[in-house]
Amino acid sequence: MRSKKDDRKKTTGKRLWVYIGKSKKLLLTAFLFSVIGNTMGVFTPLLMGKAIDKIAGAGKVDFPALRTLLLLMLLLYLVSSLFQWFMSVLSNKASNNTVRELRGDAFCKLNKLPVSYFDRHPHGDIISRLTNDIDSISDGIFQGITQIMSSVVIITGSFVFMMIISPLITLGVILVTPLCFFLASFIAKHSRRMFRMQSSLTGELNGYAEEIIENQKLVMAFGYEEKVAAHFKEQNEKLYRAGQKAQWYSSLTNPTTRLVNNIAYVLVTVAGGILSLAGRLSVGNIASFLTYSNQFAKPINEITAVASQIQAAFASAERVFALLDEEEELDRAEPFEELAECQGNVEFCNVYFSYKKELPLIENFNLKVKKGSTIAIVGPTGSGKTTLVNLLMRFYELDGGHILIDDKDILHVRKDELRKSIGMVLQESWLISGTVAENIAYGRKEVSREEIVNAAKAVKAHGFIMRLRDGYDTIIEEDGRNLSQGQKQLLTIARVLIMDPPMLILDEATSSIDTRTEIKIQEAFLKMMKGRTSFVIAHRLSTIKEADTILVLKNGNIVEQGDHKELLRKKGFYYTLYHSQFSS
Ligand SMILES: Nc1ncnc2c1ncn2[C@@H]1O[C@H](COP(=O)(O)OP(=O)(O)OP(=O)(O)O)[C@@H](O)[C@H]1O
Repeated sequence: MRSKKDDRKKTTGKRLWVYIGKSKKLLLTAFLFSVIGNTMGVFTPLLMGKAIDKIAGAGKVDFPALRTLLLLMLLLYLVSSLFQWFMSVLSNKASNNTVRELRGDAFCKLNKLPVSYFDRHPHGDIISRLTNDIDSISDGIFQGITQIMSSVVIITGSFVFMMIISPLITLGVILVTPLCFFLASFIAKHSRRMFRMQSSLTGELNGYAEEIIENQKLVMAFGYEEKVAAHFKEQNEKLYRAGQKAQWYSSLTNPTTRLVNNIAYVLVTVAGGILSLAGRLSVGNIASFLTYSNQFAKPINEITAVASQIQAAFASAERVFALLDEEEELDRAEPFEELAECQGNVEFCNVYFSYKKELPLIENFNLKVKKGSTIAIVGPTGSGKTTLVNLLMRFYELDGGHILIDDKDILHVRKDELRKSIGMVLQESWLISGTVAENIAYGRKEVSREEIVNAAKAVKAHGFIMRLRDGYDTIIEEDGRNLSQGQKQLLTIARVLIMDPPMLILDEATSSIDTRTEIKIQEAFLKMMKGRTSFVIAHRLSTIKEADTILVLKNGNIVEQGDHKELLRKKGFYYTLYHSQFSS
């Protein structure tokens, strides 16, 4: 009965082969070079035997024949090395092509995965699949391909010549070979499990390291350095042990097969000696045969040596294919709807949603928003404010109900069209490494410098940009480290302004921004909100007071809805919230 593991191994191999097969021409040429190069190499022991036989004894040396044979051998060695080098270059190229394709597909896949995938997997682990695992596949493929190509020719050639010299001793050599294969595959089976564990632990460790590097200030502020170091040490230790075990198993392969082969080598020598005494083999024949039997065993030994690398490559390929097999985010369902000329009327109808099935969050949520109006969303922490905007952006799929924009269910609208219609400014500003101008222009394809400057002026960011070292061409360091929180937010507002979307999602900053910048941001928000349907996760009284509707959320449900005055008059949950959070 075939086990699931066997199936998985087979499919991984087949799938890897689909990628390798894309460099078919390169591989065929490499194989041809390997055949030529190694065939030449295979002839040399025969010539060597003949050369030895030309030295029959003291004073009985056929010098002219010896010289010709030696020159021929030299030529064969030279040409053979040249072809083998070509083969190595070509198979290296094929291996690089393969991993380039695989890495490209894996990276494209990331853009198609739902946000929930990134919630479930540590980012370091995802990066590890794209880097460490792909490198391991590359090493395994290169070693595997070059080894297999040479081995096929060397094994076949040596076998033919051994048969020509002595079929009887050849039979003995052949009988020992399956023993080597058996030993090698037995060990490989064990090491593969260990390599799989090693890859997965590397991913975990990367995830942890990334988390700590991202939150280094937090670690320092809370004096967590020792705990962090201890946890890392523990994880690192686990990885070390897995690596050691994998290497221990795989390191057994080569010496074990070598031992078997050496025994065979000794037996060949003894058998050759006996046949020579019986006058059935010359000394030259024995020398040639010994070289052939060594050549015959060598690739088998080497294959078993690269077997561990191939095992590691398979274990890594499984992880990369697991990423490629992840279910993609659904783009849109039939019938398709266009969202051109979007007005910005939004409706939530009987919406149900939870991040985890066992923890219901939003249940039977209903809301109707007229185009151009401002909705302030307030509520205690964890009440579902961000979740609502996540659903509107379709970062997560609903468990039930519908969200309509201009009476069109967003499930039937192309996601890029939907997301382009909604400008988003969040507290944690999304900046890319690039220039200030590139960051402002990020949401649209062709934007002139004039438009960029106008947008920056409109949100009052122009002044501080001009004070930066290279103005609009200043490079923003990773995550905008060289900018203040307020400056980053002004840039993201300018970016949304350039996109000119009919709807907005704004998350007002709670972190302390100096009063002048805060006023600037507030003005920029107000300017942008004019005429656009806006959902504001509101933390400021001024926004809340001016909103057309305030949504008061609690545990994923609207508990109150109305404008500021109405809600205060009710003296309900908003009233309490207002007095605890907003009124001074
Ligand atoms: N990616 C996620 N996976 C699982 N649970 C989540 C996820 N994001 C949020 N939650 C949970 O959903 C609930 C609502 O979270 P949400 O972020 O919408 O609240 P919020 O009102 O925006 O809070 P805050 O004001 O603190 O930002 C919380 O209980 C939170 O723990």
